[in-house]
Amino acid sequence: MRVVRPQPLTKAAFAPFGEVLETAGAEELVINAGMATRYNDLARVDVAPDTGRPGIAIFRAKPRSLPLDVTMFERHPLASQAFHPLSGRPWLVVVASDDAGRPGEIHAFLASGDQGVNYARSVWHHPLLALEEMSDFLVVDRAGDDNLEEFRLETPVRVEI
Ligand SMILES: NC(=O)N[C@@H](O)C(=O)O
Ligand code: NI
Repeated sequence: MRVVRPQPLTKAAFAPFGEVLETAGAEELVINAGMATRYNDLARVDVAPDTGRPGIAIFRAKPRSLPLDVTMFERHPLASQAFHPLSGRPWLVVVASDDAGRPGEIHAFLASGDQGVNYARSVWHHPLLALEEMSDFLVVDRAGDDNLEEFRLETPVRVEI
């Protein structure tokens, strides 16, 4: 069985798949008469504005444990999808390149409790993977139908530390 080991989530490593949502490295704007800092323009929300509109949700995810055997990937051809942890716990991000319309090379990232991600439109990813305990995530994606595409691998890939 193919094994994938999670790497730390960094902007550079995740760049082929979208953006990392974090204060580190962000443009800082002092706002509200100095009472707040805006970490600005972290990611591109892309929801096919001709027909779609952005939606905001909260996902409450049950925890998974490692090693995790992964078979399911999905992508949203009409929308980016952002997840940001609200519970302050680490979580797992599993993505894949596209190989002629199916998931290709698989990458796993261990996100800290202060890091979110924005999957760019049509990026293959595993559905949300919380770790340790039930965790809430703020989600920004496309309200309504986003033409979800799913793909089941013929053989599982094992994600393990
Ligand atoms: N169903 C749903 O919106 N979840 C997935 O898109 C996901 O990436 O978790
Ligand atoms: Ni998704």
